[in-house]
Amino acid sequence: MKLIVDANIPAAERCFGEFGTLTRLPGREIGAEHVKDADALIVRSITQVNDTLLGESPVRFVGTCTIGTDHIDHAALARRNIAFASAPGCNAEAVVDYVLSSLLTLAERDGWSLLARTVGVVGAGNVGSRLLARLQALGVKTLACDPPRAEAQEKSEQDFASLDELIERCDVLCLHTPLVTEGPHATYQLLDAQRISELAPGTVLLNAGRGDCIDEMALRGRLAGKGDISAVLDVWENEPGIDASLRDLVALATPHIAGHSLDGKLRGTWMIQQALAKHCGQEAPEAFADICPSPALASLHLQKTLPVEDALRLCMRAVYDVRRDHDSLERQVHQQGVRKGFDTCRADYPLRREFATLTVKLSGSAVELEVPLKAAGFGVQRAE
Ligand SMILES: NC(=O)C1=CN([C@@H]2O[C@H](COP(=O)(O)OP(=O)(O)OC[C@H]3O[C@@H](n4cnc5c(N)ncnc54)[C@H](O)[C@@H]3O)[C@@H](O)[C@H]2O)C=CC1
Ligand SMILES: O=C(O)C(=O)[C@H](O)COP(=O)(O)O
Repeated sequence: MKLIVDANIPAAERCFGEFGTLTRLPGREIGAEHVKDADALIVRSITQVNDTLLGESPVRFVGTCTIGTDHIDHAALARRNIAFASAPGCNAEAVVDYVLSSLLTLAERDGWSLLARTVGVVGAGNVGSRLLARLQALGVKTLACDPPRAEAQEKSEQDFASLDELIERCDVLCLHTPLVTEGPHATYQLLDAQRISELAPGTVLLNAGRGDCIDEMALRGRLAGKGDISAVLDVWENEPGIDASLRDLVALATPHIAGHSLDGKLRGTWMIQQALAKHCGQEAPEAFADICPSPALASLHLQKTLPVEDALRLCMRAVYDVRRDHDSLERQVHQQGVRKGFDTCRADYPLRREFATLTVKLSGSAVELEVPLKAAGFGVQRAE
């Protein structure tokens, strides 16, 4: 079997080598000429998989090691009877780490408390529901908007509100919707000019879903004009050729890396390995724990208490600090220009682990931090 595999997929040789010969290529460069004699195509989110790419190729399996699938032309795959698999939820924990890191960083910078804010989550799927769970466990007031789930009247402990209600009542609005361009729940420019104008002064707007879910021109207008809201953007219209003037106005600007923990990427690779094995009628290969290495920093010890948000920031920054990604994008864009800078940050992304890989050992007065640290997603132990 000949497999074309995105060069940014970790552990690809280990996970897909047993199925045949791998050709590794940068995702944005995979073209019809590469796929024309391939049997399987394994991508991440930056390869548009459609009739133009597939041409006359004999490809029988397409896998994307990502949550989002808006780069896949599902109708084209169905017409060609090509099996397809994605990796739902693979990097959801990493995105939640990103959101907490961003909000706690802005809170410190601008002098407010996350625990005293009301956070609205738009899109309560794998990412949004995990974010809601962590925020609620921390005692943060939350509201959730997810019309497809609300309409399905799922048995859920979560009450849903309308987007307009979230805009009216929340201090922080986090977007975790897929890009959907058609239908009653389309998310294309879900935050349009009207809604952006309705955000109350002081609102923090964070987008880690897809760039096209926000009208960027309207957002840029609000940030450059009144300048009375803050934005955290991980996803952008026209990546990698993002709007440089918008980037300059955004409080935290990162190059679509919210989900880029090693754990999240490896989970994506592993899920597609499982799907390919099933497609080929083979036994499920190794367990995820076998391919995921132990972290360099496994534990730290707190022996005196701290204000809760300071303790969260201390532990969070031991594992992941969003300011590194913001600074790296700023530096690379200045050195190499927008397109190249954006993709260099992503290709050279440093090793990042998830909060759950760190166990915080507590003794003395620090034991009172057990609940919030667990709520934020860290492992917690009482130290002897
Ligand atoms: N920035 C990054 O690195 C990453 C971005 N993503 C993006 O985040 C999206 C969400 O991820 P998951 O939660 O795992 O997906 P999911 O499919 O589990 O959940 C998406 C949720 O959005 C809801 N939804 C759909 N239309 C909506 C609308 N109009 N208004 C409000 N809610 C709506 C759905 O009902 C669903 O519950 C992905 O589709 C992907 O585009 C995912 C992973 C990493
Ligand atoms: O899983 C998704 O959906 C994402 O957005 C990915 O985290 C994006 O990863 P890359 O495709 O940009 O490597």
